[in-house]
Amino acid sequence: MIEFDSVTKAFPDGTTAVEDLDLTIPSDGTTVIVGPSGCGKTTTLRMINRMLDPSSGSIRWDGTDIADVPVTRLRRQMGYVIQSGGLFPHKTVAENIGTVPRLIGWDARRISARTGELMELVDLDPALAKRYPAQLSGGQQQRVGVARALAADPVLLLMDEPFSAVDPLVRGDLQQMVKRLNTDLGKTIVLITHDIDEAITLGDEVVVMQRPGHVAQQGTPAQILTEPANPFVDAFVGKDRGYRALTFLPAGELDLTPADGPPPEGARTFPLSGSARVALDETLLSTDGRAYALDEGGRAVGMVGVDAIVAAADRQRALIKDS
Ligand SMILES: Nc1ncnc2c1ncn2[C@@H]1O[C@H](COP(=O)(O)OP(=O)(O)OP(=O)(O)O)[C@@H](O)[C@H]1O
Repeated sequence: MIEFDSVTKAFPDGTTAVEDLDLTIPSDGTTVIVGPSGCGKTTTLRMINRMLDPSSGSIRWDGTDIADVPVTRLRRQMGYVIQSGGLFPHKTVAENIGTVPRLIGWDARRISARTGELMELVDLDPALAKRYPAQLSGGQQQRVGVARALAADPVLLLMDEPFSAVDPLVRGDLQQMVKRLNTDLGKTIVLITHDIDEAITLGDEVVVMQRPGHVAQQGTPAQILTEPANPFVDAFVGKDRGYRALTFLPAGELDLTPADGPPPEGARTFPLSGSARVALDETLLSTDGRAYALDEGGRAVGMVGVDAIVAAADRQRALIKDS
């Protein structure tokens, strides 16, 4: 658990980036800090690994004031990923990934084994190991950035707008990878973004920040969407929050009309294991307002129309409000 206690960060030019911030980041799962440009997200993240130190207040990690931990020891336990990967341009993919293991004195064979393991983990073709960053796509660069951050097996992964420079499809793939890192490796992830959709998709916990660097609301994605704590959060989440709420409604919970066998030719489809939001997108893209749910074998197991999805979203919102 990371606890900010009355943390203020003022820069020498007089800008107060973060003011009197109280924030608790749980050790379990992914916490996404979201907010408009300039609200203090990056400053907050950089105070966690002490790239910046608070002007006043304190930050504790599992009870220890991080100001008392030597910076190198602290950073070894915290991987850091930034926008566009932040890779060393004159080093190969393998050399980039091996940066920290080399610094801490691992031998060449161990570094090479770890590099191979990490490339597999982040779905990078081993053939790319000898390439330079400029010879990779934006999505591949981000995967290398994540592999590098994980090299020495940190407890915590800090990610600063990691996917804002890639196109939406690649972004979706990278988001799935982050989810996997969290569930398979049990890493604590703190990710910042200005994109509320990304926050809802990735966050177990979402912190909406407001200028200058304080918390407007913290809660689950469902809470943020259905019970915005104040007009700022309401406006930030946007008018289409009903639609956004479908992201965390499983498609399997929709009221499906049974179907059996391959979907009709030209029909829009969605995975039964996906979200109701994908189902809604597909029904809207169809010519007849319907889409088919597919099981893992690609067989249609049900059909749904726009009305049924909207009704399900309404039911879910009502449930959350009552709880
Ligand atoms: N080194 C610095 N010196 C002076 N002001 C700074 C410095 N770094 C950041 N700031 C200011 O502090 C405020 C918060 O910046 P920060 O980068 O933390 O915001 P952010 O929410 O991450 O924004 P963005 O989404 O645009 O990256 C901004 O007004 C910014 O201009």
